[in-house]
Amino acid sequence: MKLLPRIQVEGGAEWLARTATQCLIDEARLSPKPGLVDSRGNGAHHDLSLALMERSAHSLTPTFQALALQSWQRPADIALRQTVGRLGREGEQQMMAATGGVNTHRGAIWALGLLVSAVAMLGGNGKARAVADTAAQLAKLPDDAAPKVFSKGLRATHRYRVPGAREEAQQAFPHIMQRALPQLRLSRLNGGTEAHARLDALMAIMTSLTDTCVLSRAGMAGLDAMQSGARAVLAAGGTAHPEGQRILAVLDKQMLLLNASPGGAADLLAATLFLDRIETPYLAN
Ligand SMILES: CC(C)(COP(=O)(O)OP(=O)(O)OC[C@H]1O[C@@H](n2cnc3c(N)ncnc32)[C@H](O)[C@@H]1O)[C@@H](O)C(=O)NCCC(=O)NCCS
Ligand SMILES: Nc1ncnc2c1ncn2[C@@H]1O[C@H](COP(=O)(O)OP(=O)(O)OP(=O)(O)O)[C@@H](O)[C@H]1O
Repeated sequence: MKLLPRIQVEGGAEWLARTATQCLIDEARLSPKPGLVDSRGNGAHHDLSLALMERSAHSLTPTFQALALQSWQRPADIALRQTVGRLGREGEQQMMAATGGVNTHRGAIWALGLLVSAVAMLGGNGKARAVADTAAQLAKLPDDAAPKVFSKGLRATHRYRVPGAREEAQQAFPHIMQRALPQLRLSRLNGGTEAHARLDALMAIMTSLTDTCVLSRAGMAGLDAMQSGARAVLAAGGTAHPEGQRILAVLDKQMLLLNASPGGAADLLAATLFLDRIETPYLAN
């Protein structure tokens, strides 16, 4: 790989960071999303709002930029894994400082942070597949400096014996590569609006993700409701179709009744938008 001059590296890192932040904002604003914060309101969340999500997204730009700069044209090794882990945890602190201690984007920092690093490792360009594979190499490496916390996500993955955020990354983001990105592009080709295509991509993730946010709040019944509702929306022709919209509205009510919110699916939608822009930067930005 040809080494780039410093000024190009800095420009590339800045673009990646701005793009990642914009994808978080696009995800947050997209409406109507079942159970999630969107431009209509707070969904199933009492401590979140759109303004808070946007403030949090902006607070993360320096983290994404540092991740890109530190990862530029470096191989996936333990030293880089430790740097990325440290920057990710510092990013979580930035987020907490910006939101007064509310978790707005922990899962998103993880997924987007790894993907930003992966694009930088590949020298600022690369197809979505290569980027996801590179991010997985990093996610599979041990990070000995990580504090041993028994998080809600870990508890849910143990209790229900399902994969969570770590495994999704270690498996090279199957819900993005095999479901969301193909659905996003198919729905665009079918002539729906960009918002419909993004909502369809979210549905595609929700059809099979074992979202630990949903499991923690609403158990297996909540996860089943999320997956079967999303399947029904897509089977009805997606969110551009009136019947798909009707089923989505029913799913939204159901998620609110169950106090369930697919935060992990939302993170992966933001990450999908990011990989989409990596492949078509001039069209989408
Ligand atoms: C791996 C992370 C997300 C912790 O995950 P964990 O499963 O332990 O639980 P936690 O409840 O804290 O957060 C999980 C979050 O992931 C998202 N999520 C939930 N389910 C899924 C899923 N199946 N797939 C993807 N994301 C999911 C949700 O937003 C959820 O809130 C992360 O916080 C972490 O370990 N960071 C360490 C810093 C680091 O190494 N960063 C490197 C990249 S910046
Ligand atoms: N639009 C969105 N609305 C809500 N959550 C989102 C949205 N986008 C992403 N998320 C993700 O959802 C997670 C927040 O979910 P949740 O509030 O269930 O987690 P928690 O703070 O661990 O749990 P709880 O609020 O039940 O204490 C964040 O990590 C964030 O990455």
